[in-house]
Amino acid sequence: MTNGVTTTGTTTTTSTPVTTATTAPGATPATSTGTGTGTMTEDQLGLIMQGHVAFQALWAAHELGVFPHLSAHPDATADEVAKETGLPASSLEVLLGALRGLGLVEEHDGRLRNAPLAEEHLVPGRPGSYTPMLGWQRHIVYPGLSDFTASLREGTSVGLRNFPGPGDTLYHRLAVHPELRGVFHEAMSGLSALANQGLSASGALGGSRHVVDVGGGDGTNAIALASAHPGLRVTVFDLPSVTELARQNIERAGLTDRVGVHSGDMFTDTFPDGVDAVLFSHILNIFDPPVSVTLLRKAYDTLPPGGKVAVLNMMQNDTKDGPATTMLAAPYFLAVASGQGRLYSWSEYESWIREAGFSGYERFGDLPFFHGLHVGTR
Ligand SMILES: C[S@@+](CC[C@H](N)C(=O)[O-])C[C@H]1O[C@@H](n2cnc3c(N)ncnc32)[C@H](O)[C@@H]1O
Repeated sequence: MTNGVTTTGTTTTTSTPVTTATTAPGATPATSTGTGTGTMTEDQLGLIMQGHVAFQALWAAHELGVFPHLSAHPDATADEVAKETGLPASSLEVLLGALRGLGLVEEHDGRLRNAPLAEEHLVPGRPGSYTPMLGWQRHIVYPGLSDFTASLREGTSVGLRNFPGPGDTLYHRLAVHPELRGVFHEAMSGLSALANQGLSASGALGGSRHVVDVGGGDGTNAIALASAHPGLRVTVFDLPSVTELARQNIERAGLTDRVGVHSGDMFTDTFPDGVDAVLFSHILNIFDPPVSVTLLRKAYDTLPPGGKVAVLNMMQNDTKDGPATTMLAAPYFLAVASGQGRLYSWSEYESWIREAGFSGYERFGDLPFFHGLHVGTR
């Protein structure tokens, strides 16, 4: 893994690959999607129109265990897959047609196998698997996004009506939807597991004594950080319905001596005393820019001189047209999660960290699944 661009103070230094501070290292250039360049094919346009069908085909294959079966039995015949999934032959033909059309499954001489990317990312339980995120798309993003136009018009999360309960955000409502809470945190844990190896490998928080992981969820990042840095203490700060989940995971990981939980609201409660680093992982994208700056200022006020703030997120490039995976993650925050927020660009995060008062600044690119890491030093 490369660390891409490093910017400290006002000086920008680069390590390989050479890039500029306005380009997300490792991010897929917008042109590679074919969008906005006049190179889109009719088939790509049709794929966008039927994007919901594409997802349902992916979801059905996941539910029916097609990818793990083909992984364990490459070169299976359609009859064998029909038997394994319990589908009538004609139904399987429909599903396989969709999967082959999407390039997820390949057929050679009547034998089926996962395409390389499906083999790498769609087999559950494998490091690098995207499958933990599928249930969240199916059960939360999908129903919520049916209200996207209304959310755009009203400038708020109309899609939240699909998840009745107390509070104005999905996170508060999940307190009364335990099954969906499990689905949500499985997804976040899966997404974080893809990216947090980059956080640990960067060494950005390796010299810290005690990190508070604000909105730390089920503890996935705290556990990874504490495992990578044996001298480090980490406290997961989250809503009460979530810290219990983190507590159980920390116990299972055997890290209760160094990783703890702290229940609270990140806006109304103070961060724990004595920390010398604050982590915001997949947090600042939930809110509008002034709110993000407020949270960064709160981190600044909590930290001693030399203390660090780390921001881990999927990154938008500075021209705000890609990568498509990041751009398509943003509508969910408006329509469902919080009624605000976006997947922001490299320069936006940098400017907020500086605006909050941090004098040192570094960025780390080339993190998996379109992620980047920003580190400010007080
Ligand atoms: C998108 S998840 C990120 C989870 C984790 N940081 C990660 O990267 O996997 C957002 C987290 O923020 C928490 N959260 C949302 N609003 C909060 C608030 N007002 N106070 C504390 N935690 C909050 C949610 O419960 C959830 O765990």
